[in-house]
Amino acid sequence: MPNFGNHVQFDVYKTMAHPDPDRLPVVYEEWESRAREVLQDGPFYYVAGGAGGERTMKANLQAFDRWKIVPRMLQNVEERDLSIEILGQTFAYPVFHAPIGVQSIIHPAGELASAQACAALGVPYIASSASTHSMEDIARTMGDAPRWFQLYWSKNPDIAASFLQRAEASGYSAIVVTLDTPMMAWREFDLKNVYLPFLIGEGIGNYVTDPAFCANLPKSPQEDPTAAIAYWAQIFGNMSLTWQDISFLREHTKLPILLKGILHPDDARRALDHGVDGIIVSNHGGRQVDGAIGALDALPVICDTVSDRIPVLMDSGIRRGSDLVKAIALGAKATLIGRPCMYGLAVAGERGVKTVLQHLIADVDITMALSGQRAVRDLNRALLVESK
Ligand SMILES: Cc1cc2nc3c(=O)[nH]c(=O)nc-3n(C[C@H](O)[C@H](O)[C@H](O)COP(=O)(O)O)c2cc1C
Ligand SMILES: CCCCCCC(=O)C(=O)O
Repeated sequence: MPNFGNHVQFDVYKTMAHPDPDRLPVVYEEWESRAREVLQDGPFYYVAGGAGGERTMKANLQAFDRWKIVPRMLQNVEERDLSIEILGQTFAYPVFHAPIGVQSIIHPAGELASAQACAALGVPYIASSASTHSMEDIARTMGDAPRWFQLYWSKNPDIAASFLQRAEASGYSAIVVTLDTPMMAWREFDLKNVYLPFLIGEGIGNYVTDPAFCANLPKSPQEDPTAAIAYWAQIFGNMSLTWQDISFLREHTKLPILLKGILHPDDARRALDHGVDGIIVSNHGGRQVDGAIGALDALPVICDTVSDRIPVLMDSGIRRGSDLVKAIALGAKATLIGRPCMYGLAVAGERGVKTVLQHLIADVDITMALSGQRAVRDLNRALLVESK
């Protein structure tokens, strides 16, 4: 098994030995503050902000702080293996790029830059339904690199079915269905800044290239962009969905289906009952329900409920390698990285996203080594204690 981790660590240190004027940040908080400098208030707070008083955003970070790693010594950690297997696919690292829409508000190359950075590293990219670029263009830019597609389940079933069909046709190998965002939350910064990117036509690129979407417009989106935006706002989400509707997804795709936004063990049980292939424990980075449970707090009981029958992934609050190690030790098979990649994109486009991910992977590798852990797949709760 190749030791990807050691190569990454070596590369990162080599880069740092030769500082240049374009040297990128290492510290997470510096990525965020550099992004703050380059973005206008509207886009910056759209990315950085959360729902309401941002209590869930804070809970996400606090949950990671409560768990402590108890390193083990004399474990021969000279060779380390960060690879994982999910749904029959092997990935080099337990790291996915989270689905993130509207990346054109952050960088002109948007999702294409992020997807290319992921392809270069072998990090799977999850393309959002709300991407600025079409899912076909994102797929084209990635060649054979691993990619999944995230579905925002439209109120118009023809559009949902069309998205699933397009994803399958363009080489995405799993569908992530996001359940926690059938509508926009109460996001105070966006309301204060009067900034909602979709209403100025950002982030609907994947819709306006969809035949089922366009079939409902009086004129083409180029001729009448206002009508396209208005129709998008009508059909984006579906508040009436129930567990019975999961069968619709099965009828329209052969790809594995993962549900994103699961926080309650009973919902994990229902996901199992409805035969889904995986779940993603997530509170959408604290962007939806202010006051919701921290995602890491929800993880252990969900993993106990699922008991390895399907893979459990997680996101919301991963900022550093040790966060990722904790999430895996608590039962996640892999983690999704959100805002850190977006700050990388804002600061330095494709190179920024690549650097953020490389640093994170190197940090995971080093944290594993110094904690006496050889393989990501062997991490377990014995590595951690919870401090109250
Ligand atoms: C600007 C932005 C846009 C997002 N867009 C989507 C999206 O289109 N689909 C989705 O499922 N999640 C979306 N998310 C949520 C992420 O997939 C992920 O759950 C979240 O970023 C994790 O929290 P963290 O970034 O604080 O770690 C978005 C998050 C951000 C910050
Ligand atoms: C109407 C809601 C669109 C949200 C799409 C992007 C997203 O998920 C986010 O958190 O922002």
